Amino acid sequence: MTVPRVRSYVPGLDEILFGGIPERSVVLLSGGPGTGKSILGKQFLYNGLKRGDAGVFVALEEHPVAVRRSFRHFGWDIAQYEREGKFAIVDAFTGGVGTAAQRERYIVKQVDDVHELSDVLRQAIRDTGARRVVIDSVSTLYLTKPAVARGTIMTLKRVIAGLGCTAFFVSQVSVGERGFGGPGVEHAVDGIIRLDLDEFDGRLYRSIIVWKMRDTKHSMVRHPMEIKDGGIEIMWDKYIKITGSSVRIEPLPKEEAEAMRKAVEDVEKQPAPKKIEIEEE
Ligand SMILES: Nc1ncnc2c1ncn2[C@@H]1O[C@H](COP(=O)(O)OP(=O)(O)OP(=O)(O)O)[C@@H](O)[C@H]1O
Repeated sequence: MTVPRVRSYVPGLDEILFGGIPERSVVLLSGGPGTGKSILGKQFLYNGLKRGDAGVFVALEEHPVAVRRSFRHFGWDIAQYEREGKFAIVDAFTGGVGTAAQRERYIVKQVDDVHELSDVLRQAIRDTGARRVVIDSVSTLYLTKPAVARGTIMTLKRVIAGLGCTAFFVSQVSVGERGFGGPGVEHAVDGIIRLDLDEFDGRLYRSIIVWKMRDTKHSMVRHPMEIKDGGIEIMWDKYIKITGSSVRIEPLPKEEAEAMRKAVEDVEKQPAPKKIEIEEE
């Protein structure tokens, strides 16, 4: 059966997912500091906006002003989409204090109240007609209370998937940590994409690996990744192996690369799926 997919249009990402993210998935973008999680989330949203998919960015880690600046840093002009009502930032950072209170349309005052957050998010999704959502980062929501992590993720997932959206949840882990954000979270989400930075011989290497993605086959190897002035690029037809004594970047076997390329080509030929709301209040 063909699964309807949302193309990320991030170079190389759709290939390693055999065509894109299964629609209505909530995907954890997990990784240590500076690994590119926020950039990947913003690129996913901007690429959607350019192709007619409205989007919502929930800012928990940065001031909305800084969020807009970091989109601009990569040449991703979100201002026109905000003006047209196709893109919204939910300010869950300032608590509605200061100038943000006058300027921002979507404000969450109590960040530890997941019901307030989901109400504001639902409104932003409905107003914009969003198909893509990024929450940066979900870790902030349960940093001090890991016991509520799973419940928080499930509440947000119900709103997002119910309104027909596909989402990236940014999850912060510490340097060297092998997990992705805690067991409650890792099993609740539909997919996990892990971003890494490894130091070898005085140089940092970026890489990305898809750990899980329900309803699709995906690449099972670690791919080299770069962040450039235009955003993230994944070398989908290469894999990287970092051991204690070497870094090797090798081409993927021809037939594996060909299968990924063909999967993207097939998705490209399918008509874009329609957005259907199924949420019951
Ligand atoms: N124009 C650019 N060219 C190359 N690399 C860049 C550029 N702009 C930013 N970077 C890299 O991106 C990194 C930041 O990426 P990002 O904000 O997505 O990290 P993150 O994984 O969200 O980290 P954190 O959890 O600490 O917020 C910077 O540390 C820098 O290495």
